[in-house]
Amino acid sequence: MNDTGPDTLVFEDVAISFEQGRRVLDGLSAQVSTRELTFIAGASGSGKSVLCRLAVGLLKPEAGNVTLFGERVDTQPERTLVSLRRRAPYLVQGPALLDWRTLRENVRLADPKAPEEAVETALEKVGLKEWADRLPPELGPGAKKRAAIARALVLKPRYLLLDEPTTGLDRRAAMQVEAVLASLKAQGLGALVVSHDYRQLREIADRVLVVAKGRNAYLGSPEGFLKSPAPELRTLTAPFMEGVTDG
Ligand SMILES: Nc1ncnc2c1ncn2[C@@H]1O[C@H](COP(=O)(O)OP(=O)(O)OP(=O)(O)O)[C@@H](O)[C@H]1O
Repeated sequence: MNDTGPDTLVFEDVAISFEQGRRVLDGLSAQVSTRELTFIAGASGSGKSVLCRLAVGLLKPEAGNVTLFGERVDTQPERTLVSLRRRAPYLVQGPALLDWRTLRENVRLADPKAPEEAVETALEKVGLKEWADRLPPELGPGAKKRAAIARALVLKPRYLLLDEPTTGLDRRAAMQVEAVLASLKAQGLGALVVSHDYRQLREIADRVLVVAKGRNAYLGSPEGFLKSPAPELRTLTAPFMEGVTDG
């Protein structure tokens, strides 16, 4: 089925369950490009975050394969997974910055050996260069989120995984995060983004993967998704349909 080339993330027949044996993922297959922005949509509890954790070996599937950059993830030992996670950092919802350290120091924590220039470049890429000497409590939630992205960028990653990067942000802050993701994508750095933000999905996603009933219910363009979403997402996507054209 799959091209497991160096710029791909591939899930093949992946299954995983937790307590009470409920299968969260049940034979999900999908292939995405690590140079694109792929949004994962799906009802709450459908397994979107689980998919991210499987992608970087934080969880192991009970069945199936996961391949990132052409490397099998599910069979890799922890010691090499650490290096894989530097190439594909997974940013969880909270920005987890140290409040008593400046932004520059927070970013440096990701890689204490990184040259000063790499730290400055990372902050510049997220529009926070002028804020390098400030402390996190001085920043709004959107800037904190961008700082967390800068901390990942200092690792010089090849792919990013972001769990709900704009949840809780106002529109302006969400659009700033969105601009950062679009600009990183233009520089060849794609991301897997778990999101309930369908406005943002419509603006910047290259592809949308819908997880429903443990499977890949849709993988395609954002327009196609918004035109015929999974039934359980219909009321959520309806407000964003305006202007979505056929063809
Ligand atoms: N470590 C775990 N132990 C037990 N159950 C888990 C674990 N991780 C996930 N689950 C369960 O798996 C299901 C999917 O979780 P996941 O966090 O991937 O959902 P999600 O689609 O990201 O949801 P949301 O949109 O609400 O964040 C949930 O029912 C959750 O309770």
